[in-house]
Amino acid sequence: MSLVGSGADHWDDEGWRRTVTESFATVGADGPQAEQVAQETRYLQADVTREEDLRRLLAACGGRAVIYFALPPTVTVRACTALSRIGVPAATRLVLEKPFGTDAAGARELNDVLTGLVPEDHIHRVDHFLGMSTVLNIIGLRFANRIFEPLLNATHVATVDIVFDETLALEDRAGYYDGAGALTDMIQSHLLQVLALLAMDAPPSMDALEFRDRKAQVLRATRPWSEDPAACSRRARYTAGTLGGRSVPAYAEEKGVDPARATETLAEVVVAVDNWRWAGVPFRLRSGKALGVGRQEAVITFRLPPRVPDGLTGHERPNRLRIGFGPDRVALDVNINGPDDPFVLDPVTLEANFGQGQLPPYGEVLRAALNGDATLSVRGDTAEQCWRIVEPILAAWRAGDIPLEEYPAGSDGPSGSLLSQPG
Ligand SMILES: O=P(O)(O)OC[C@H]1O[C@@H](O)[C@H](O)[C@@H](O)[C@@H]1O
Repeated sequence: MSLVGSGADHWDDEGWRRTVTESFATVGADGPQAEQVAQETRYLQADVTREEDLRRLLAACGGRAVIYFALPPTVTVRACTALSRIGVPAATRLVLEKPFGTDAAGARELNDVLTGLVPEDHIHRVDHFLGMSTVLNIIGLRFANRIFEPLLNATHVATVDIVFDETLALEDRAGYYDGAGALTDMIQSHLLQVLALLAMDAPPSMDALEFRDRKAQVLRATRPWSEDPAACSRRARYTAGTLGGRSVPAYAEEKGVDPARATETLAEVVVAVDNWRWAGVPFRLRSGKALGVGRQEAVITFRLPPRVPDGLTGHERPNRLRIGFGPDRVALDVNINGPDDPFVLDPVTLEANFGQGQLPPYGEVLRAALNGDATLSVRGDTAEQCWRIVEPILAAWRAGDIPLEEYPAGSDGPSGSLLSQPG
């Protein structure tokens, strides 16, 4: 395997090799193969939107290139359009990062360009959440156990919450984030992928076609909870505050932010999965930045038992299955009789904690791309569906129909919530 770097900037080979070696070291890749790749890597300065530059690059890569577009989406589209004019060898694989387009129509256009170049299963739309061991645990937990899957439907489940609250603030990412916001950055992409894993039907195998078909099916059934976006979405942005002992400026004051854009740093959206299994169960998705507490988990809250025998008293909370995305954890809240009065109930949590996966999430999805396995990549139709789901909400937000609330950095977010309480 060889690595060819390319970009508009100038790098001499020595500086480039040093950077690659250092990057490998940060992820602990120091075996002989990594060493060889770092020693032999080359860098070609190129404008990847120009055909002659692309020809040079393709020649340097040989016939089985895996091209990773670490570029802003608009530049990726121009590079792919230029590539489609000159064609690529049949074995080429394309790897792209989100956002895939900026709406359903844009995603469709991008998909048309990409599938004009290579077949769909040679396109790897990277969503690193699909490489998180904890997110992938959902599949084993659901489909390799007798006890959960029969209960995962509207008869037994009251609500599903998918939450990714971060303590990180903007962290100098205005160039990308200010044009995206929490809804596009997290919900349209990562959290809808998690929803698909939680709500999809069991695939007969983990084959890319079967697995991605089941995800696509459930996303096609997903829509905003209400036709009125105000009834099923909230947006907010952080103001100045203190986080982990350091002062955080208001989002609007961060370097590179255009305050007139009204970009949200926290988004909450309720969606319905409109099929027999999930009809009537709200799926509540939330993600926010600069919050006081990082809470990153999916919580399935079950309905209460139909009847608890008279004489059993005390704390009675719904059963909850929690799948933590960091720290990695699966927990089940149950009520038992407890150690004291045998007829007074006690809440207990059955819990399993895991170590990290063998590779970091990006490593997992990249390994799949290099091995030519599309299972963990977002299929083109799915990317379009994810835009279709959030579009009415995005439109209402852009039109200013829903107020942009505020919360101080370091707080729990704006008061009240569309989500159930953590419990
Ligand atoms: O916790 P992780 O793996 O970095 O994932 C969260 C990040 O995911 C990225 O895709 C988002 O752009 C970031 O805004 C977010 O912070």
